[in-house]
Amino acid sequence: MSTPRALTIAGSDSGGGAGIQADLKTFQERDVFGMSAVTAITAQNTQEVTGIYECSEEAVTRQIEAVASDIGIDAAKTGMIASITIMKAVAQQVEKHRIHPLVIDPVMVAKSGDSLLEKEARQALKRILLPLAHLITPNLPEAEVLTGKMLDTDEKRRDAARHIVDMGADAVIIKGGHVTGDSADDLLFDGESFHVFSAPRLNTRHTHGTGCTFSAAITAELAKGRELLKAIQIAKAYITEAIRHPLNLGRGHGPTNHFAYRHFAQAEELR
Ligand SMILES: Nc1ncnc2c1ncn2[C@@H]1O[C@H](COP(=O)(O)OP(=O)(O)O)[C@@H](O)[C@H]1O
Ligand SMILES: Cc1ncc(COP(=O)(O)OP(=O)(O)O)c(N)n1
Repeated sequence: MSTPRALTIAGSDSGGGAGIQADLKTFQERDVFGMSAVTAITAQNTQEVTGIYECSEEAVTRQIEAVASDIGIDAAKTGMIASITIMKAVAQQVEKHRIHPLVIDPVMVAKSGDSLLEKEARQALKRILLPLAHLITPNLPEAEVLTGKMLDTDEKRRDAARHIVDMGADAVIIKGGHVTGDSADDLLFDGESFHVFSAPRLNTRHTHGTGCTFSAAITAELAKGRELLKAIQIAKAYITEAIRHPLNLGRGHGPTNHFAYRHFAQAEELR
């Protein structure tokens, strides 16, 4: 079997818990060869983002060109995109190289509260990137921005999921990290039916990079050729172990533990 190859198009997190760093760690842990196209460099730790340095359109384009034209890409994901200019460059490359399947994590705001996507780019994302998505993975506030509605009930979240697929994504999973309750339930709509991926809600402040890690794990499994539902089931088990066994780093929202499953996983599919 050839080595599965995955590309992340995202921002760099100097703190190592989110962004490109989380994605590459996750790809590696899932036995997938990871490649990157950096869209922005952030100076960031578990408490705050102290600087954002956007890459040029040319820099982003050339990184994607370089890997697509030589190494090849079995699956890709996007994370922090920073601006409309970068978003357009990414969309152009995805179309040019027919990069598929593409997982879009519509990163808008970090857990520290700092904005990672220009306000005006949030609506452009619907038009430019969303229609290219095999799967889009908004958290609750991101799903509210995409639909322009408050999603405070399960019924409203189901309507929102239908609405997001109508906008052009093949499938959407509205993540449950920001929903209150005893379980962290992620709601998938694949254009035909709904599926809920459930795990106990873990009482921890160490959730920096959960979204990046989850979407990277899905991407890694898709790169292996797995079906979407199976890929999400494995990714959910992976992120749950990563949250369950924190590394206790930093004074704020610490990173998840990307190698937890190696030491602790009960879940058969993570082996
Ligand atoms: N406290 C928690 N306990 C268990 N799972 C969680 C917790 N917080 C987030 N998750 C899970 O982590 C994944 C990422 O979700 P979320 O935190 O909502 O994304 P984001 O980092 O984009 O805000 C989802 O599978 C979600 O259910
Ligand atoms: C560079 C960079 N990219 C993305 C994020 C957001 O990551 P996410 O997985 O949504 O987790 P939180 O940071 O919101 O906990 C980031 N912080 N930095």
